[in-house]
Amino acid sequence: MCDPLVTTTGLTVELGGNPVLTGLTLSVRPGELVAVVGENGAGKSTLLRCLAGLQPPTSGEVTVLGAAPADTAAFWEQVVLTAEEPAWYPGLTVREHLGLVLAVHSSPRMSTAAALESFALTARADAVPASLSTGQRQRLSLAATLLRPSRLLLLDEPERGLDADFRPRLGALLEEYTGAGGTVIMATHDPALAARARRLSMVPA
Ligand SMILES: Nc1ncnc2c1ncn2[C@@H]1O[C@H](COP(=O)(O)OP(=O)(O)OP(=O)(O)O)[C@@H](O)[C@H]1O
Repeated sequence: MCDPLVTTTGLTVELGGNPVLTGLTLSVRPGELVAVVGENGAGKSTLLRCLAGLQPPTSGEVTVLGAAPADTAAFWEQVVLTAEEPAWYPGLTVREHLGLVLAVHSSPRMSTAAALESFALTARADAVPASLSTGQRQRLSLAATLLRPSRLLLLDEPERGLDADFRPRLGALLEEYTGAGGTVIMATHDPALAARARRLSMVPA
């Protein structure tokens, strides 16, 4: 049995004096696809932020890749957090944005052409992000996330803006990622996406 990639022990977070997470204990193995589910305000995004080291626990412990999350190049080489929409370069096309990701990673997981195809962006490859629809921009964000090499994806509502046809494709792409040994922890409100994963149900504290 391999060591867990992510653990939380007694993870407690208070925000604005209110409890958000109370004593959460979690263990995620390499290659797992985990769906964090629960109503608005249950603390899903807060958990992801803790795992990314962006939200310090009030008490308890978090380990990612065997150590506390650290805001270091070595950590961010292995971990990707997608939450809010990234800032795009206004003058660069979809293809050029993906090319930029390729340029800074020595072992990309796929070619630009494959990423465009996988994320149904081939027809929009020469468009700038501002001219894309919300769902197309979300597909670009996910393409950039899955193009680069990583060991852990922390995805906050990756289904946001995606149409009903593309959502199962996203599920298949995430399963491909975990099948190759990557680990995904995603907050989601999509029951079909969650059904493909180990579910971690959260309730407001
Ligand atoms: N900066 C903050 N200050 C105070 N309270 C906050 C802050 N950020 C979040 N909260 C509160 O923490 C709780 C959990 O928020 P969080 O965003 O983690 O929930 P969520 O499960 O991701 O919700 P959603 O499904 O709406 O995205 C909510 O009650 C929210 O109001």
